[in-house]
Amino acid sequence: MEIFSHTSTGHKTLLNFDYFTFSGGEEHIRFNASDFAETTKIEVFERLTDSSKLIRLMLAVDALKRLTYGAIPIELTIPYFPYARQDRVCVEGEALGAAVMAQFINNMGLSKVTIWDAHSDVSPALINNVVNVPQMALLARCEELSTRLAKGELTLISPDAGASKKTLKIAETFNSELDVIQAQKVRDLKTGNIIETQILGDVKGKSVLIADDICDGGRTFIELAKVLKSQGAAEISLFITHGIFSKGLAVFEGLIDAIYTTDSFRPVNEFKPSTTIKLQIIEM
Ligand SMILES: O=P(O)(O)OC[C@H]1O[C@@H](O)[C@H](O)[C@@H]1O
Repeated sequence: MEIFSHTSTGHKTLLNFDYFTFSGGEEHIRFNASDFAETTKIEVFERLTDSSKLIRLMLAVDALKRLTYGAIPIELTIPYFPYARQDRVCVEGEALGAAVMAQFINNMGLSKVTIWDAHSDVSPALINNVVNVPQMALLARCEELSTRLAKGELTLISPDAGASKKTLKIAETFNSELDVIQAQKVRDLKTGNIIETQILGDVKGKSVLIADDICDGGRTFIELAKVLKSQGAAEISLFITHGIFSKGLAVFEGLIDAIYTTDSFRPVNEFKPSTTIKLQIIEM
């Protein structure tokens, strides 16, 4: 977690603070009261990638409010909004994870909450004072992709219906003449497993760019890349905003040539590269 203090003269300072976990598992945090004498705004940045970080964040915001008598705006950036994929109750008995997480965030009473490329419209609708940085704006920070898209060198692939609006937005922004091809996953209704991936267009001899919000285990992109390859795609690249890569990059070897992702889920130095796949991290 990084916490910055802003002053009225435009100074931004990264704050030091103490935190530790008690042997019983509870979190503890303490700031230096003297650091806030001239503070007019506080900015908090955290990659909320596990539950203990959420508790630490809530303790931090509580401590900051107590120190500043709740009189100073606190702005939070959590690039990856956890539980955003649980945005509907698919099967009776499940929780609405996105709403649970939004409640935690809203209870902190923040003046602004910035998230990147929300999975769907549900999380931004549930979070108070939210700013959702669009996928297209994040992709635009990658010079190589922006240039290739503007030159019309890439065919865009929307991996499923949920990604189609954002993929069209990329084309609209960089080059409205770009080919955009829709793919779709056919799932086993009972298990949720992908049983088939279909591509609604011709990719023979083309350099394609798949664009999506999250790569978790990678099944979506493995299956899609297999079909793209079998249908003759010449070069396969993947842009994903949130690179979780829970199964590593090796699962894409021989299928995907290049992967582009932001540092929303982990800092650059914590990515494990692959020997055969080009990996470019877009630092924000
Ligand atoms: O296939 P993996 O990488 O596990 O999961 C990523 C997919 O799951 C969806 O929610 C994401 O939008 C993406 O399409």
